[in-house]
Amino acid sequence: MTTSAAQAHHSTVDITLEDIGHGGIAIGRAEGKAILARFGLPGERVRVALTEERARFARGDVIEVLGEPSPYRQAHPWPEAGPGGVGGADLGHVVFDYQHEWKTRVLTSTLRRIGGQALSDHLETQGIVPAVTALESDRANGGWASRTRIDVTVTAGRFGMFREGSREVLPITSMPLAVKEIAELGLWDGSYLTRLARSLGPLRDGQRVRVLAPSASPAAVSIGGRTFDAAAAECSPFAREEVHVGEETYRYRVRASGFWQVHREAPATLINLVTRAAGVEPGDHILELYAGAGLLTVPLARAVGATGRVESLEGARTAVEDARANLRPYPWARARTAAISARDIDDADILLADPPRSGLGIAAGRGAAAGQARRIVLVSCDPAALARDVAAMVEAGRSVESMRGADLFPNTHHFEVVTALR
Ligand SMILES: C[S@@+](CC[C@H](N)C(=O)[O-])C[C@H]1O[C@@H](n2cnc3c(N)ncnc32)[C@H](O)[C@@H]1O
Repeated sequence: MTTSAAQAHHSTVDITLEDIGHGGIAIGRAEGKAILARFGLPGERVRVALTEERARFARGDVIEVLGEPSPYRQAHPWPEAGPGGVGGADLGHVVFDYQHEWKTRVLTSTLRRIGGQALSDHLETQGIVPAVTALESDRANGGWASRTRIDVTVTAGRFGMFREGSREVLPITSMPLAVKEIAELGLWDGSYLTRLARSLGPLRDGQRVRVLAPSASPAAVSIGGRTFDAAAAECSPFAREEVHVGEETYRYRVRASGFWQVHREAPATLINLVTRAAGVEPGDHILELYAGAGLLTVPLARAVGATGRVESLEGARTAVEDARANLRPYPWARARTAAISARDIDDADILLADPPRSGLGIAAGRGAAAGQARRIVLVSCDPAALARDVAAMVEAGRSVESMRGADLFPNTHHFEVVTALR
């Protein structure tokens, strides 16, 4: 690895990396300061180009391995996302089989650091060993070509992504995390933009573009509220998704610009983890917070049956419209638009929440714990928020029954954890 032109002006520091932290960083020390370095691995002696210096810590990118590289290092398969490049694959330099160990270490240490000793002791008493597991389907190609949604930005007649930690858009020539249906659109050689410009006229710099490859409808591009097919002809704004779980098939319509889990196998994996954790019985009343277009609401509605009841709350009005369409076969399930707060925690047999990165929050966590729910299921995409939310519920008298992490974001530092409390 060598210094890129973009980093040549940064000062550098030589350190030995000793630990791993949340956010895709390996940690070392220099002159009493913690150095939080991307693209490093514990045990390596490295040169770090500093990108941010604070009183007690500094951040930077590893630009050279000075000694023996870690046995877990690989050449980054997507150099444009390497040091000084676009974000989006900050664990691309880590061999696939070590990425879930990395994430398990982050999960365990974050639970201890943010959740406190009381939470760690509680998990131990409950016999819970938190872990993040890789998806079987990712083993064959190391988790690349797995994303069905990517967001790009127009810059000077090309598609680009933001330089990590900056608002500068760098044009890109590939995006190997995307599934092959996206790769086949011709986004990077300019051919798709040429077709699109015939329908839409020239695109302005800074225009945000969503590219998607749904499971049950053709790949599409969503831009400025309009949706285009592979030939760049305007098409339906709705993507069709089909999720197969065991014998069941769940069908959804999802607005092309709306939220849907990005990994090809994420919808089925989450349905599996959540339904197992929730232990739904026919006739149950379920309250679901942050429901999106109803990915989890549909299987839960099927599981409670006509004698049960599901209420789902979601902030995005268009997602609620999709959820209502997806729930039409289950009139006992109702989707409502709400800016969710602790006030929305109501009594139910099962409370399910899949909040954004900020998590449930302490007030909502305490409210959930104090309610009558037989079981609370929390889906967390940020380990710090997870630790804070679960600690609040345990402190309020709940017990953790299960905690399972899944690597739904290979080659990045992100992962998802499903926790059940009773
Ligand atoms: C992680 S997604 C989960 C969606 C769904 N469970 C799924 O897997 O497709 C979180 C959802 O929370 C919604 N959301 C974020 N902040 C919100 C808020 N303050 N109030 C209500 N909904 C919110 C987003 O629109 C998004 O649909």
